[in-house]
Amino acid sequence: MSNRTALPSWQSLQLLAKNIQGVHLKQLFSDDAERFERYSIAIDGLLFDYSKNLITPEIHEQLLALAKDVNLIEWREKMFRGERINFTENRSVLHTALRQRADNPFMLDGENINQAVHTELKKMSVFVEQVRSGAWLGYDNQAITDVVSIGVGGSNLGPQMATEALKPYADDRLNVHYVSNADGVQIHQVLARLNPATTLFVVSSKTFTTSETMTNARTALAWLNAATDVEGAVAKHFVAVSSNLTKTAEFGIDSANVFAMWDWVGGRFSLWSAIGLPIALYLGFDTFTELLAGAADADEHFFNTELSQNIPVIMALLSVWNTSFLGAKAQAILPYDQTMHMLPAYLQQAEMESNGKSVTFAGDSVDYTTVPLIWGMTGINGQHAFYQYLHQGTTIVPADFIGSIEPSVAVGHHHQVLMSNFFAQTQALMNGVDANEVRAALGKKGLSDTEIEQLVAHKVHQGNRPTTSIILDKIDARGLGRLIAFYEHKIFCQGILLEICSFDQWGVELGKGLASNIEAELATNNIVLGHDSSTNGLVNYFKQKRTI
Ligand SMILES: O=P(O)(O)OC[C@H]1O[C@](O)(CO)[C@@H](O)[C@@H]1O
Repeated sequence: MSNRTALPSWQSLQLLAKNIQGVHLKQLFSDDAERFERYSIAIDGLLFDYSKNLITPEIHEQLLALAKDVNLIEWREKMFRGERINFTENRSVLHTALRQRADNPFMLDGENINQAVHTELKKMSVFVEQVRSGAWLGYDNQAITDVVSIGVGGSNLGPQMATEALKPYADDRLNVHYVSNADGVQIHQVLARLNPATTLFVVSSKTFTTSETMTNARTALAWLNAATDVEGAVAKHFVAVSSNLTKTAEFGIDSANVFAMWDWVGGRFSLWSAIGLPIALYLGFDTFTELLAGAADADEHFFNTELSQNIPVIMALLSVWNTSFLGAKAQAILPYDQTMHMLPAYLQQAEMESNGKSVTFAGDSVDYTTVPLIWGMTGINGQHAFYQYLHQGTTIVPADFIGSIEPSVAVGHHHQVLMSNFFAQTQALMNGVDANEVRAALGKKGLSDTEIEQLVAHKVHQGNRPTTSIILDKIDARGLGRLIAFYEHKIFCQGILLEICSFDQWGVELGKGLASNIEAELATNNIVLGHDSSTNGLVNYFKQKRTI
């Protein structure tokens, strides 16, 4: 028995999970007229409704008891104080420090990191203004028109997701493009449309050693060098965001053009740092500041709200309830907003790279399921793709529905169409349709009894599928900042509840190391024999058939 499963609250929840089998959400709603009020939280700018989850007052109470039993509040304080809670990498976890106000000194290892953060923000704002105003000139004295952000994982997903989400607020000063994949087709397609004299590259890599990013950065450098031999061109067209000044210097980037990253910010939590530079270049520094302010609102809520009203705490408890106790294997993220189309991919990395693990703090194997597979797509499009599976598949997939009161861009009655689907889907997933309702509906259409009985089983929807609804006032910079920071805190709480070290990613390192060995093997045509027979076979097949 692990630390977690031995807890009294864990054991009570196991029992409650057994007892809730066969209970229908529809019943819980008809038994309690106050259910929505009881299980929803409204704060400035956002409503969080978790009443369509399979919980009762007793389950709710035991979930909160679990949060207490695992000392969630103490862990929250430890994180905030800068204790090295990322203990496998011996690092503090202080992405919250990136969005604190300037007048809040915070000492870490003898350094006022608040001051360091604000010095960097100032440097970013000056640079953003220079580029956006046209004062920053390229090698032949033309202003910059296009920014190409090169990075991968946490150095790409956050900025690209936010750029997409906030596109309706962009002016036409600059275009921004993202290149993340080592597949050359991506950078080829981006560069084919650009003019080297007016293009600025932002190379974002905390380590400045990530193979995909360095491969793309070298291709970008060669493209620039092929266009000009003007001395000092690189300094005018390349900036970096990194904590590795040695590597940025080796690459040839002027140290004045390097924006800092710190080891106490994890890649997947870094969009608030200079990793967010492409967002600021595209949308202006004021919008970036609003994004930070939204995240600071969420921090304030997370750090100062009692557990029962604390949105990220409840989000984490629901995830643990649905996954570790009720057996859900997946979690859908369904934004009803086209601009949020990258949110599922962003949250995939944030949650799965953080908590997709199977040992406890002490390194023992867990005896419970940790986090679900995160996937999703924007509504309404997903409705015409995989919702069939959500409604009638054999696996129950809890889903987060995310929408807004006001659309980012108002076009006719589109927003009503969109949001009516949002509400209808959560209702349908909860209620379902039973056999009697199907019979009655088909009877009204005039079908014979035989025809009806042939169809009934196919048209029954069991319902009882849990959903959580998050409605923002608007998907603007402040709202997005709040939403993302809530998910970040949810992930932290999940890690503590499940006794998972959320801030390392050793599972990603293994493949990286192997790929670099195989890359060296692909550089020659020699037959490879050193791997297992499948890997040898695949590598040799590739080498024998390639023509370039
Ligand atoms: O910023 P870097 O050092 O290039 O790393 C990129 C990404 O690679 C990972 O280590 C693994 O995907 C992420 O955690 C990180 O965000």
